[in-house]
Amino acid sequence: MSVADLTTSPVTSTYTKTSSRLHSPQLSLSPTRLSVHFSRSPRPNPRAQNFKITCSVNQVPSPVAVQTEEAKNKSECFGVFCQTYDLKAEEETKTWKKLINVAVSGAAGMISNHLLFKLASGEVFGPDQPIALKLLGSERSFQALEGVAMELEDSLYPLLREVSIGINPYEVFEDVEWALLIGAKPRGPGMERAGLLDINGQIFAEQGKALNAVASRNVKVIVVGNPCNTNALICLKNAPNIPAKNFHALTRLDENRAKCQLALKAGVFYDKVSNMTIWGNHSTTQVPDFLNARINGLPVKEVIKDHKWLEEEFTEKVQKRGGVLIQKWGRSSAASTAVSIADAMKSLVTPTPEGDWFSSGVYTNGNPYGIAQDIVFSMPCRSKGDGDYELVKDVTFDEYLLKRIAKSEAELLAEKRCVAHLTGEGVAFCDLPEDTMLPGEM
Ligand SMILES: NC(=O)C1=CN([C@@H]2O[C@H](COP(=O)(O)OP(=O)(O)OC[C@H]3O[C@@H](n4cnc5c(N)ncnc54)[C@H](OP(=O)(O)O)[C@@H]3O)[C@@H](O)[C@H]2O)C=CC1
Ligand SMILES: O=C([O-])CC(=O)C(=O)O
Repeated sequence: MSVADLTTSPVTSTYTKTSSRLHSPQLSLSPTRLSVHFSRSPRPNPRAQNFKITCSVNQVPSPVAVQTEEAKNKSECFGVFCQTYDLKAEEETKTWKKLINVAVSGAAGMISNHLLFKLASGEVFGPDQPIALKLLGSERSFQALEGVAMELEDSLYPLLREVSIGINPYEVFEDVEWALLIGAKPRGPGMERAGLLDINGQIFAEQGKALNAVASRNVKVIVVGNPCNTNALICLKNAPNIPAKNFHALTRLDENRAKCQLALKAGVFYDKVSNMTIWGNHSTTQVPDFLNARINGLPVKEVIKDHKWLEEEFTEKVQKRGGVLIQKWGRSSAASTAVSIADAMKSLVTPTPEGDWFSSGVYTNGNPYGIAQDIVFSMPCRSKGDGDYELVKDVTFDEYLLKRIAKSEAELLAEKRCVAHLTGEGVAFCDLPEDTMLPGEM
């Protein structure tokens, strides 16, 4: 059956994809108006392959996403995103790149509410990169997830070609090239950190297994949900078929916060601050490195002479920025976290400017700094823009820096012992340092 045949049975007909282009010289309405486009997705879209068009020729067909229990478990295309399309058929889209699949967990949460719209706008991947957003929620959040998808529909982003929602990571993560793992249980009053590690660790163990089973073999994973370093470790340990190097714990927000504080103190705008490393855990033991950072190309210590401020106030300000913000705002950083996730992604898909670097929590095996193997630790990275990165070698250390790094390292090693049952390394033993805290917990 061809599109032209639709004109002969305009009221109800079953349409099956037979061609990769629309040809409709006899058609009384334009293909755009008809809104039937062909998907170039490598996987068939079940709705696009064989759905019922129950409209007259003057109406836009709408295969409405009616969510049944079965659908919820399946990761279904949502609303207008169930329409098929053919990028090659349109003049302005035919030079676009191949669609990429981006999964986001905790997609109905506060951070995602900012991030999804940044991704859909093209800010991260560029103006010729169409994307599919695959939103992972839960029974608890499913309605909210539909609300998020509705807002994405209403935003009419040209680059956003597909949106699907689901609660099963094995469905949602299928073929994804990026997985942004944001969803995690917040630490409630009176909850032990060991309890938080266990509850969230289970989420990340399951998601690691799902990525291992169904994601692209070169998927890039950014873990945001806290405690993000150890969650990232759990995730990568449960995904042995994906390179450990592909897993990141988000410390870019800390880097951005540190740049801002240095700029403020030096009386310059923050674009003058470069080479900012955050070492260690995304916690209050993190180490914002003012020894190697630069302001206007000069070592920070040459520009900011108040070294006591650097060692005490600056360091603590960055470590506890999240908590101060919660006190003011009443909720944890969401917009700036979303910005920092976009920054972290951009840093992997665009070449790092000459001489500069960025921070990310990455797997320590083979690191040149003598940091313990087999943990996820924030370190300085450079990228050629191909999604991969290398650790920066030309950094210097002094006694202060090494001592602080060792403290964060000890904390992460303790967290690792505490989740041994989730990384396949035996029986867990929790001896977490007393002062182990998330940035938002102070
Ligand atoms: N690394 C970093 O720099 C930062 C990390 N964070 C962390 O990011 C995470 C998300 O933050 P944010 O978006 O503000 O949080 P929200 O509370 O708005 O959303 C979190 C999502 O987590 C999911 N979730 C998973 N398990 C549970 C559970 N047991 N109880 C409740 N919700 C659960 C929920 O989605 P669903 O029901 O769909 O699973 C929820 O929508 C948090 O862990 C936070 O600490 C925050 C700021 C900075
Ligand atoms: O502690 C939290 O949940 C929030 C957080 O990570 C931050 O603000 O850096």
